[in-house]
Amino acid sequence: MQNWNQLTSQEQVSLLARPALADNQSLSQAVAAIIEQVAEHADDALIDLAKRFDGVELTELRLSKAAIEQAIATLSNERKAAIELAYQNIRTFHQAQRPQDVRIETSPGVICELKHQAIAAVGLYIPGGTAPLPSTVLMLGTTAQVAGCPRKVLCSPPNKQGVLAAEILYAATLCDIDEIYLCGGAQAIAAMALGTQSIARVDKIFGPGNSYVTEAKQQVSRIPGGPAIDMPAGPSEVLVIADQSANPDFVASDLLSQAEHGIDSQAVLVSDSVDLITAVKQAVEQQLSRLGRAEIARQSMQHGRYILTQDIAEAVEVSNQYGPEHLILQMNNPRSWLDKLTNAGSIFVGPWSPESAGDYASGTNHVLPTYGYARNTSSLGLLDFLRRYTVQELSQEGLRQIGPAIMTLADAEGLDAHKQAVALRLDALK
Ligand SMILES: NC(=O)c1ccc[n+]([C@@H]2O[C@H](COP(=O)([O-])OP(=O)(O)OC[C@H]3O[C@@H](n4cnc5c(N)ncnc54)[C@H](O)[C@@H]3O)[C@@H](O)[C@H]2O)c1
Ligand SMILES: N[C@H](CO)Cc1c[nH]c[nH+]1
Ligand SMILES: [Zn+2]
Repeated sequence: MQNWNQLTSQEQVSLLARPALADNQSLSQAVAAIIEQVAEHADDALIDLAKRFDGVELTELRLSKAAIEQAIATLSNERKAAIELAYQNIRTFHQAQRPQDVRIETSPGVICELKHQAIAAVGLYIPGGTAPLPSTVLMLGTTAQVAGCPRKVLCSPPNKQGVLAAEILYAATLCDIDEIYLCGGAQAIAAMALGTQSIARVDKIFGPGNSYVTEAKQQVSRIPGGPAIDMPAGPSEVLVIADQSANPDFVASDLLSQAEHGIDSQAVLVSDSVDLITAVKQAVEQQLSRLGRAEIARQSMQHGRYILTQDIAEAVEVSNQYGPEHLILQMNNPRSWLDKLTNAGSIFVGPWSPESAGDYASGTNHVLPTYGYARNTSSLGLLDFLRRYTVQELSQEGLRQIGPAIMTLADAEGLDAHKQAVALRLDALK
């Protein structure tokens, strides 16, 4: 346990540092080499890299309709019903986010419009290295479907049998996704960005992933004319603010539910109560032993943090400095603190709002900014799947109204052709 007030500001910064990722330079070189391999050898590279990283010999990259149907037939009704419930809630929340178009007359005869259109081709990356994530299919696929994106491409690494989990395929089917490729890691991002014989390129790439995936997204977004990306969504993280009134078992379960994602996940507890921190530490130990992924969670908890503050106001400052992907509030009157919390991807209010609710089924999106990017990056939503553009139409009266000002401004900038484009028209109106 670290007492926040006894640390220098430098020590406070170090305490809130994210776990070190693989050496940045070697990571970026490895990813650049994979992107180059895909650029040169296209499908052959994808098949080769699937063998190297996923341990499978693929003959086809695209899953056939028959293979998808065959896999879905093995799924229990209970799993299908759970996926459907989550799908409906995500749909409801994202449908409510549809933005308003704007049409306004800014000067007499000058009409300006703001319109929204679904992005034509979107690439959805579904992580699958350590655990297949059908919930991520729902988060990305439902949102793309609600936005009305005409082409939706799904890439995910094949399992050892050379297929994808039936749950992933069922979720994809609900979201009207039938272009599904057995392709993971940086090579999947490169394929969706550059195009190969099997996978036509897309306009924007979405989805979380490990450090290779995240680095690849950043690299392809810098290719001139390359795809846009959603955000750098890396290893999961959670910060819990809790006071003496919190249930230590609840708090421990929220910390562990992020820790079990991967050894580079981070779980942070900030509290003004020594007793609560002590009880949570004990609960973490007890619960760890019951987890299927105990070893991963244990390693991740090694860079977990237990931070003691003098009061909840100071805990809020710590959270704002850290900028967590998920922020859980388990203290008295949690709602009263909402306006003071400036930098969190998604906030879970009160004891009955576990992080798992947002991960799976409440309706909010679980693709969220990590590494502190919450301070300037939004959680994923419908707007990310839409492009915004403007339309304008000036009548003769409109051009007469604003033409002189345009000509004066063009003069000021020394751009004669701009001035002429107005002057010619105004002359024609005389
Ligand atoms: N922030 C979010 O919204 C969010 C949501 C869900 C999951 N996540 C995170 O996504 C991540 C998923 O990671 P994952 O590994 O399970 O799956 P993944 O699909 O992201 O990565 C697996 C792929 O990584 C590639 N790879 C593995 N080792 C490699 C190496 N040495 N060199 C080059 N490529 C290599 C392989 O191609 C493999 O198929 C986790 O960190 C999890 O916390 C984040
Ligand atoms: N917590 C993850 C986002 O950081 C999302 C997820 C998927 N499945 C379970 N959890
Ligand atoms: Zn999770």
